[in-house]
Amino acid sequence: MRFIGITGGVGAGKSAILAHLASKPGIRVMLADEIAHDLMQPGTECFQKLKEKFAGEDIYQPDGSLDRAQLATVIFSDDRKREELNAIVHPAVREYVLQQKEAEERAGKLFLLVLEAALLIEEHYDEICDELWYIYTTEENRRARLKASRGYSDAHVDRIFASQLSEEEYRRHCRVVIDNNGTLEETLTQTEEALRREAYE
Ligand SMILES: CC(C)(COP(=O)(O)OP(=O)(O)OC[C@H]1O[C@@H](n2cnc3c(N)ncnc32)[C@H](O)[C@@H]1O)[C@@H](O)C(=O)NCCC(=O)NCCS
Ligand SMILES: Nc1ncnc2c1ncn2[C@@H]1O[C@H](COP(=O)(O)OP(=O)(O)OP(=O)(O)O)[C@@H](O)[C@H]1O
Repeated sequence: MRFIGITGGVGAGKSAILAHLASKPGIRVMLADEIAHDLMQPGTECFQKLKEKFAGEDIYQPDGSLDRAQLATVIFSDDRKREELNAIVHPAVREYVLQQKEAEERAGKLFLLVLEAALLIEEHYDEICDELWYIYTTEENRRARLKASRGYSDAHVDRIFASQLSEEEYRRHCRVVIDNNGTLEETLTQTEEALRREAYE
């Protein structure tokens, strides 16, 4: 089993590529943000730590769970708060990912395990992944797509861009680059080519 990490800036189109990979037999896709979400549910250790660190912040829904939109506003407009959240959540995500990797290795049923994470490089997943892939989409295209599909404002897009790595940094760390500036069909063709080229199939 090979273990690859997939990353790229907000709105790069990772979801569609990951959904395609997940639909193929022998491939399992894990999403770091989804794992983080589960690990931050009320009653968990992360939830309790966040409650202490973010005391006074209005980041909860009426049912007591975290309000993602509010949390996003807080962490993308305050570097210190984002770092505090990262320090609480990311070690737990990494531990979970490592456990899953070991379990899948033992089970021996997959030929490919995939992890998607925004902070793959910053969190040194290169240490546990066999290789990293970068989904490249220009800032201009990502901005337009995010405004159209999620109704994000330019200011919100700017804040998230500022919290993520530059194209050069992503390219420096990732061996495979998938260009998602064209149609999704072209992107999925590149994905299939990369799978063949890397001799995964
Ligand atoms: C901040 C949250 C609430 C935003 O959720 P929402 O669905 O509204 O996000 P949105 O679709 O606008 O995408 C935000 C973008 O920022 C990325 N991102 C998420 N968390 C972080 C972070 N801590 N630092 C930098 N980028 C991040 C996402 O992957 C995505 O690319 C959510 O991503 C979250 O709970 N983040 C904390 C957990 C985390 O660190 N997840 C990423 C694990 S690598
Ligand atoms: N090749 C494409 N052409 C046009 N639109 C696209 C293309 N790829 C993705 N999109 C659209 O761009 C938007 C952002 O894509 P997506 O949600 O997959 O990004 P993401 O990288 O998963 O984002 P995040 O970083 O928030 O997880 C979506 O509305 C998606 O439908």
